[in-house]
Amino acid sequence: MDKNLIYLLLYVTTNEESVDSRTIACVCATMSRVLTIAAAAAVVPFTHYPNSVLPRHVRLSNLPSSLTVTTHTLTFRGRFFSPYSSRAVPGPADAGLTGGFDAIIGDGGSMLQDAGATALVIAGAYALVSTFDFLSERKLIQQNLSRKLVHILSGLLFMASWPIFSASRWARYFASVVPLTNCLRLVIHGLSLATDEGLLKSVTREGKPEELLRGPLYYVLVLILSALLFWRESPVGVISLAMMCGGDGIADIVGRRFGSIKIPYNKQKSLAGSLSMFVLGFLVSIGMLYYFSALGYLHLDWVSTVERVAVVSFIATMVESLPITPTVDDNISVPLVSMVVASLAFDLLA
Ligand SMILES: C/C(=C\COP(=O)(O)O)CCC[C@H](C)CCC[C@H](C)CCCC(C)C
Ligand SMILES: Nc1ccn([C@@H]2O[C@H](COP(=O)(O)OP(=O)(O)O)[C@@H](O)[C@H]2O)c(=O)n1
Repeated sequence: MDKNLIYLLLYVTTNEESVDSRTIACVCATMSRVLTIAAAAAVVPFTHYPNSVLPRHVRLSNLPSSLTVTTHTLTFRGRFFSPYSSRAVPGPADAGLTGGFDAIIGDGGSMLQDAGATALVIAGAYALVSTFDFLSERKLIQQNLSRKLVHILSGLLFMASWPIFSASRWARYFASVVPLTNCLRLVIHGLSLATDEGLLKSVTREGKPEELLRGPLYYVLVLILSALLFWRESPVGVISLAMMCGGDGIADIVGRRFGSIKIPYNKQKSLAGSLSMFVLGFLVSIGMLYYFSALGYLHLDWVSTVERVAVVSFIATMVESLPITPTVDDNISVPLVSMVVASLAFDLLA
């Protein structure tokens, strides 16, 4: 483990009040490593899932015409196997490959659509945080409940916004700008380079700026990774975010209120919290998978999908119930374990 990471962990675990230049340097160094990983993940769609960069409308002829996103310069002919379908998905008869330079950048219409969608979702993120700041500021909602509702809603609404982006291969990068913007916001305010009381009130436990550099920062980094690595092409990212946002979020809310029976190996957590995480994580995963299937992005065999999601939910719940160590936050462990298990279940064992 390199010295920057050690400095960062020392800073995070010791909760130093002041942030010195050494810490800033190591946070930047660590952030650069994380963003490098995200950049590396960005390459995957072009190497591992060439099909995933196909415009959606050419792969799913049954997509309702109102939902068909047409990129005039990019059409394909023939039959394609969606990565998550057991049957060939016939492309529309009139399709024909035009490709060429246009195939690389997509048409201006797609980029305009993606830029507009990005601006809209960024505004939505700001509105969400401001709304819960308003509610907690006026004591209409407890600060901890506010944080958890932001935790639950942010990622799920971000994921739900993915269909408004175009069918272009660049859409996932535009979408990733939303969590990236919030990542920068968290780092700037977490390092006390600027002050945003509303942000602190709606996403931290105690209102300390350095709290932004842990759970919330890991959370938005996972959103970036899921969008770049899996996007709406794969159930893996959908399930992982459903478990992090829906499952882990509800565990806190239910566990604090009804968690009288503690987990034998972790007295900080309760059976009620873990049970609620399993149930809601499962239901939100199935709900989001149905959402993307209904919009034509996924074709899933639902009997095996329900079984696989149940396995992912159970394992993610077990991981979440483990004592949080200063180095491994459950905003890291839950989604990453969900990604690994879901990838095994849907890709390798399919
Ligand atoms: C409170 C959050 C994480 C803390 O987790 P934990 O410590 O309770 O385990 C979530 C932080 C959310 C972030 C500040 C805003 C993220 C916005 C998102 C990228 C886009 C949402 C768009 C949608 C349309 C509202
Ligand atoms: N499985 C769980 C998870 C959380 N909880 C309750 O929720 C509180 C916060 O959980 P947590 O430390 O996982 O919170 P976050 O890290 O998710 O913000 C715990 O201290 C418990 O009171 C629970 O009872 N059972």
